[in-house]
Order: sequence, then C-alpha cells, then structure tokens
Amino acid sequence: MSTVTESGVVDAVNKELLIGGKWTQAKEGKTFPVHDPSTGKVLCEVANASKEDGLAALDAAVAVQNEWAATAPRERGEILRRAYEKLMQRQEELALLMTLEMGKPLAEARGEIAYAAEFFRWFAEEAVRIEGGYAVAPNGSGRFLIAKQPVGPSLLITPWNFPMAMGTRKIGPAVAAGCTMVIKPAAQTPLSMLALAQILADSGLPDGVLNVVTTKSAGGVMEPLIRDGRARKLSFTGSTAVGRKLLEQCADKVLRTSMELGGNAPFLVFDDADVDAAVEGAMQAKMRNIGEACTAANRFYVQRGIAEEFSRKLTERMSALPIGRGTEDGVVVGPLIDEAAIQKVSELVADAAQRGAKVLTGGATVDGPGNFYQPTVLTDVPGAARMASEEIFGPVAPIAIFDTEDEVVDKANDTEFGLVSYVFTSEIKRAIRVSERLDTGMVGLNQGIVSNPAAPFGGVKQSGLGREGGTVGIDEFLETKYIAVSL
Ligand SMILES: O=CCCCC(=O)O
Repeated sequence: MSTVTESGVVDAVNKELLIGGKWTQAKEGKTFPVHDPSTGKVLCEVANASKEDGLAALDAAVAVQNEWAATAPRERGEILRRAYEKLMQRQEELALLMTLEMGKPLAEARGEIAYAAEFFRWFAEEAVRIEGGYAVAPNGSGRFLIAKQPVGPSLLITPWNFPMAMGTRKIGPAVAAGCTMVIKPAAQTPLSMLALAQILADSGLPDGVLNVVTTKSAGGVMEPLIRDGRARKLSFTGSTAVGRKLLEQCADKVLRTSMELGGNAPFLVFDDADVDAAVEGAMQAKMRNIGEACTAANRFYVQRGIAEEFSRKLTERMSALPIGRGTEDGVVVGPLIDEAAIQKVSELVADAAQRGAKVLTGGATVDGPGNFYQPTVLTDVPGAARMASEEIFGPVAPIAIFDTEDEVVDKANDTEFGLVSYVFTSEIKRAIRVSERLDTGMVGLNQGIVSNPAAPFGGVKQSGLGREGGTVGIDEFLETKYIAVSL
C-alpha cells in the first residue's frame, strides 16, 4: 500500500484467497461484496471461497506443518517482530482501511492497529521462551522429560468488530508456537485480514504457514475443515450461539479449542466511588468500538446514593458525542455494522421502554444513510428486560439501582455469561472482595478497559474456553509431551 486515499487503500489490497503462498481466485471465480456501513455502498468484491477452496487451504497448511514446526523459535519470533514494525509503519493506511469496512472512527482504528501490532511484538518475545521440564520420578529410578510441541494445523475464525486485533491475537501465538493455519475472517470485514496476510508474507512468513479463506458461507467452508481430522485446533472469537455449534463440530475429531464468546458485562458503581472516574470508565467500557465489543458494559448497577448524579453525568457525556462517518474529523460514534445490528438494538430498547425503563437520551436510529444509532442512556431498567440478559452490541447504557453489596453481586452473576465485569469503589477491601465474588474471567477495577496483549483475556461459564494473550496465550497452541526415561 502506498497511498492513504480511500479508494487507494481499498485498491491496494489483494482480494483473492491466499493458499500455499499464492494469491488465487476462488474456484469458479465467485466473489462477494464488502460494504461501507456508513453509506451502505459497496467498497469492492472479494473472493468467495467454496468448500473445495477451504480444503485446498488446509492441504497447504498440512503440507508445511512439520517443516514450520522445525523452524528455529528465534526465526519465528523475528518474523513476528518484523510484522509488528510494518503494521506500525502502515498504521494510518490500515486504520483507514478498517474504518471503511467496519465503520469505527479513525482514532479507534489507529488504536486497534497499535493493539493488533502489540500482539505480534508480545508473541515475538514469547516464541523464544517455550519451556519444558526435567524431573526425577518419585521412585528415583526414572526421569521425566517434559516437552512443548506445536499443536499442529490450526483453524482460526475471527469476528468483524476487531478485524485486525482478533487476527493477530490468534496468528501471533500460532506463529510463535510453530503451528500452520487456515484463517477465515468475517464476511463483513475481510480486507484488514487480507492486508495483514500480505504484511506477514512481506515479513518472511513461509508459504503455506498462513492461508486465508474469505467466504460468505462460513459454515459451508469451515465445517468440512473441522470435521476433516487433519486440523488439530480451532480458535474462534464470536457469539456464544456460534461457538456452541463449533464445539459440537469439534467434538467429532476431538479438536483442541479456544473460544472467546459473548459477554453480558455488569458495571458496578458503589456509593464510595469517585463518580467522575466511574463516568469516565463507563464511557470507555460502553462506547469503545461503538458498543460493539464482547467486553462492552451491558448492565450498569449504581448504588442508590449516587445513582442520580451518575445517571445525569453519563447522560451529559453520551448526548454530547459526535455521530458520523468514521473518516470525519472529531467523530466518536460511527455506524453499527449492518441493518441486523440496528434492528436488534432498536428491539432491545423498545422492549426495555415497554417494560417501564425511562429514556434519558437517545433511543432512536439516526435519519439518513448508514447504520447509525444514537448514544442512549436508560434508567429504571427492570431485570426482566431483554437487554439485562442479551448482549446489546450497540451504544446503549441501561442503568438499574441497587442497595446492598450482596444484592448487586447476585444480580451481576445472574447470567450464563462470564467474560468481564467492572467495579468502581474506593474501598480496598470491598474492591478485592467483590472482584473475587464476580463470576467473570476478567475484572476492570476502577477502570473501563481490561484488554491488553500482555494479560490473559478470556471468560468463564458460556463466555468461553481458554485465554488469549499474556504468558498463557501461547499454551493454547502447544501440546505437552511427557517422555518417560529409564536409566
Ligand atoms: O468482542 C470481543 C473482542 C475482544 C476485544 C478486546 O480484545 O478487547
């Protein structure tokens, strides 16, 4: 990519499949359109892979697995390090590409490129720290050697909401561990992944290690690969409903799985919290990525003594947010990804209002082209409202009041999800006590963002299996082998 004009960044991306190191058209030359969610217009067409294309990609990944596994860890790490540098050098054009296909404002897209790149820098450093073990058997006569080996060819499925970072969060550890891959990006946002694949190739990733299949038929292409038996691992980020189906498919050949699934994050604000800091945290936890994040605060529980002040201040902040096309200066709220997203958010707000919630600001779509929804704050949201149990995935903040710690912990945990929760309090004992009692894989304590490549990201209950990032992230792509040594 050499130019940062809108058509320039789109034209610069290869729109074909990447199989065995070659950019190739889909069989029968089929394509599908990618839309700009701000305008609804078609940005370009990309290759629409079939089952046969997917199997060709798996063939390519399988063919080079042994050779790739034998590559020196330092070499694997240096490829990632070079890719990190290239991502940062091209931050501006990649951000524009992402904004065009996904809608998030440019400032957030730049942030995502940096976040995505950081996974490569992190796993470049982890590649050379894969450790084994040596132990004397309890009976004293034998020895145990413990080795870590790549799990093998891996299938990666990434979502549309973080089109680059969810790719690097999976590709980084897979490369570091020595696994080959077939990756399928979301149909709404294939361009960022295609650009990323070229960057990895330019950074020296050998042919066949990363294969990219773009397709409108996710199940039609990926299910045969899951059931094929040669892939040994599936890493998925997306909804719990799809994750469940994929787990069933993986059961057949007993694939290793990493599942980053849905959330229903509770955001707890106690009377003793710094209210301004809590409002700031709420803005981050709610409005990052236009609310389209599994980590998004989905339910705000505010203690009675500060509920009025918190609601008023949050409403002031939300109603002042500039809405528009993500490429425009100063815009903070871009469009939702598609019409289905707008419809879901509208339905959830209508349901809450009909059950007695009050709309303090927003509560409607924005007239004109594109999938825009107003930043919305609701109070007195009853527990029976659908949005108390369903992921909103949009710019809507539902507030309910609570009185006691026990009551709010029970409410927060009353969900099948368990990804992340947020707690705002200035009382240290309460902070620790409540964090420990919350059934989530992550807790934001007096902060509204938890995501960090150096930290283990993941959920409990139906929010997923495994962890991505941090020192444990690479383990998802490694098998432990025990070698019994007789002396
Ligand atoms: O929607 C969930 C993707 C995870 C985003 C993050 O890393 O914060």
